[in-house]
Amino acid sequence: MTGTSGAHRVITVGTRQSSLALTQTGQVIAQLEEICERHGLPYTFQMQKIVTKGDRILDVTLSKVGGKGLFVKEIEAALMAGEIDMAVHSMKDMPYVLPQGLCNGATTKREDPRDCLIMRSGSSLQELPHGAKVGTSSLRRSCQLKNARPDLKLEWIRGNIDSRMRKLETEGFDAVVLAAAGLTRMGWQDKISALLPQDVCVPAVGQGALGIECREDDEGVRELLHLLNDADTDLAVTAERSFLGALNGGCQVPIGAYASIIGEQDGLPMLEMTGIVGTPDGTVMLKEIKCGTDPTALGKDVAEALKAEGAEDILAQYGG
Ligand SMILES: NCc1[nH]cc(CCC(=O)O)c1CC(=O)O
Repeated sequence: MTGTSGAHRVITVGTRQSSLALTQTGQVIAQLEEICERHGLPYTFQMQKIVTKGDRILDVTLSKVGGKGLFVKEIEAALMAGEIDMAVHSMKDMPYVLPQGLCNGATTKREDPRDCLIMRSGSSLQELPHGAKVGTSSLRRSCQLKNARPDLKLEWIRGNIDSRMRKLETEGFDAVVLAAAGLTRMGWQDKISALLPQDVCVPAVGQGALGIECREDDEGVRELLHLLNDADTDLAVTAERSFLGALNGGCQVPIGAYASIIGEQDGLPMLEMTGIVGTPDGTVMLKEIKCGTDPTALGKDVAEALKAEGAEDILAQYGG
């Protein structure tokens, strides 16, 4: 099982079975097949579906039942048991701490990181009528939308992106908020009514990128995934995840962050990062923007700056 030579190996790729997860995994496998072709690597791929606890309880607010970790526990157990060799995750659903023996083997090139509105009619946030009913299942999105438009009625919707879009019709929402990246990957970009600019809605940490989890000691898979990794996205996501880790916010606190490369300093890519922490009702929203070349330090800096401005109190009240 060496990386660049040796016998043929079938690599089993684990995935959740939502339509988004299946689509994303299929797209990653297609990219890996192309890489193998280009580099003459003797690998083929097969998909294995895994039902997670998060998929089984779709009727409860996620943050009430233990958060996003619910979507990855079973997948990580399958990785550690050797039943699968890699797992494709939306980076924003990847837990901050990975279990011993597992690592993120690749971060894929980020798609549009923004959130968007799917509206019953109209094409901008401004066009939503006074008091409009907007569906989301994210505290981060409801905090920022309430902050921008205190008149809006934010209501909770759970479910996969297909069922959330159906609820626009069946449950009388004026709009639902989703990540543009998920819709684009599904080929549904024409459903997007309005992209929310960053000054209205800072995305979730890692939004728009995928992470491929694998075993730390699986050299063949590590070498292969290294060829898929997008260094710029990886750097930006490292900063965002450092921010998340430094806040240690739990999932009851609205937190968002977005980093991107804006130039170069002393031969190193220069990152700019925006971080927000708010209250669930959107009455308080703290924002900080900083630059730096060390992604881990930058994430911590932005977190420290926000803590000094009052995020500490918000985290104490809603976190934990
Ligand atoms: N929590 C579900 C989830 N995980 C990743 C995406 C979108 C794709 C991405 O951010 O990469 C979605 C759906 C959504 O939030 O609209």
